[in-house]
Amino acid sequence: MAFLEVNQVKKSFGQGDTRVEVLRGIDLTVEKGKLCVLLGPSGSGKSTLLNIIGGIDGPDSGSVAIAKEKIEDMNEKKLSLYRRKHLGYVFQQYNLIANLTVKENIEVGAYLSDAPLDVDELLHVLGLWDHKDKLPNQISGGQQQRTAIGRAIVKNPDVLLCDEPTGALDYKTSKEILELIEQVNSKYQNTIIIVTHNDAIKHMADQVVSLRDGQIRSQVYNDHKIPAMQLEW
Ligand SMILES: Nc1ncnc2c1ncn2[C@@H]1O[C@H](COP(=O)(O)OP(=O)(O)OP(=O)(O)O)[C@@H](O)[C@H]1O
Repeated sequence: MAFLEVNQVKKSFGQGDTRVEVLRGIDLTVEKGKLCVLLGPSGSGKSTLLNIIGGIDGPDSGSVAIAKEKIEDMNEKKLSLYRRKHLGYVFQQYNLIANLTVKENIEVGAYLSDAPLDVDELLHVLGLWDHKDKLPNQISGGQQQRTAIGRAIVKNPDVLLCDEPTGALDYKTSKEILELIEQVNSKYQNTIIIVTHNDAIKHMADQVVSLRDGQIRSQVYNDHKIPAMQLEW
């Protein structure tokens, strides 16, 4: 049975003449531990779908369930617990807390979990051990994104949602971050969804979903994934 299930999700913004139908009946299932890439032109609804899966925004109709728990059945308190228990978020902007060190930023994520990963071990996995006592403005963009990934995965979420995780990074650093995401996926077996404009990223995914005008235009399952290290664009 699918771990993440999206059923007939619809979403519009605005009223009357300015109403835009952003998602027009999305059906999507992702199995546990798989890496799914969501592609599509600007405005096709990728971030909106990610926010609905993440319980940040609600659908107008349709349903989302993770491990059989349906979001629409939850009140605000349950939803907040659901986000805490199941989800980690990584954005293009790292959103780190400026006056906390790398380690403390990651501990913020650990604090939200009943069963967090070991922070020191994770700092090694992230390649941040030597930078753990620095503030965000004392490290590079790639290291800041590593910290943000650490903060998201330290609570060992079932689902990691990444919205343009390499959008602000140069080529070499982007590949390092994709390698890290790949490593996290195989080490911790989280289900990962990456929203991106970068077509090359699809080659490292188990499942590639292309959106256009709020609908799924195509869906492909890769039998032969290419390691992030070998991607080129
Ligand atoms: N809160 C909102 N209020 C009004 N319109 C919105 C809102 N959020 C998104 N939209 C509109 O919904 C459409 C889809 O936006 P969305 O961000 O989901 O697309 P996207 O595929 O992620 O685009 P991009 O690749 O540019 O990030 C856009 O036309 C956007 O203007």
